[in-house]
Amino acid sequence: MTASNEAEQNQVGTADPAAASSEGIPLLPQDETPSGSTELARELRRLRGLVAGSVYEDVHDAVRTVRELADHLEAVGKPVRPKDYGTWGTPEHIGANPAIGQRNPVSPPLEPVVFPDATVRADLELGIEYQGPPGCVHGGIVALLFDEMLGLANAASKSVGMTADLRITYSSPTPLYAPLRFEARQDRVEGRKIWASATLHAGNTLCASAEGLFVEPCGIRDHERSRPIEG
Ligand SMILES: CCCCCCCCCCCCCCCC(=O)SCCNC(=O)CCNC(=O)[C@H](O)C(C)(C)COP(=O)(O)OP(=O)(O)OC[C@H]1O[C@@H](n2cnc3c(N)ncnc32)[C@H](O)[C@@H]1OP(=O)(O)O
Repeated sequence: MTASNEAEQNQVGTADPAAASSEGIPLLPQDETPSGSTELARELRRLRGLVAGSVYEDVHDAVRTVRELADHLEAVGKPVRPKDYGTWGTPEHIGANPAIGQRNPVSPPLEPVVFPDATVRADLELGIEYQGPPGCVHGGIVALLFDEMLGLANAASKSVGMTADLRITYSSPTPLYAPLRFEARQDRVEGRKIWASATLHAGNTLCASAEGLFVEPCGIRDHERSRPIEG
């Protein structure tokens, strides 16, 4: 086995995308939460990859440890319920998001950057916990990430919209453990209707493309549209 094959074999879970995007301006705040929740989610992402991506002889000790941890967090945490979410883009809203949420171990997380023309880009690698076909990213995960990227492209253009129609063309399998690049942009706005489109590439290969229609919810206040995303 070559050194690079060995590294590939030993790779478990999704790579930390922290250093992925070296261009553009981060669209979301990068701050660690003072409470340590961001770090906790990062360690749980590692665990998620290890559990989904390895087989073990005996993990009963680990089960007890994790159960104690869950009992502890349940006892000391203050649940954030959806009804508490006052506005779009607040830390409470974004932190639990399954695609970009820094507090959510399910999220890769995407770390989008925005360019002067309001194009939004995210570079990442996805590990085995996102597998659909053998060695490939699950199509539903691709759809989730497209939906988020389109929503972020709208946010970068100061719009907020609910997904009304999302069309995805899967052109080529999306490989696991390969550098992936999402790019999204808002195409046009007519009244409350917003159109946005996006692509997903692995290297030079187009894996999938997406087109979405978003509808601005009635009653979004004007100041919400141009408010920066807080967390
Ligand atoms: C910048 C500040 C901070 C921002 C911070 C950002 C946070 C960071 C980003 C987070 C990003 C999250 C990205 C995830 C986004 C989701 O996950 S959204 C969840 C999934 N989507 C849903 O649950 C939507 C469910 N559907 C609905 O709620 C309603 O059907 C809708 C979409 C709001 C539309 O309802 P409505 O407001 O009553 O609108 P309605 O009058 O029926 O239609 C308006 C127009 O849209 C058309 N339309 C409506 N639906 C459709 C459709 N399916 N197909 C075609 N046309 C349609 C109508 O024909 C009508 O057209 P016109 O007659 O005006 O030409």
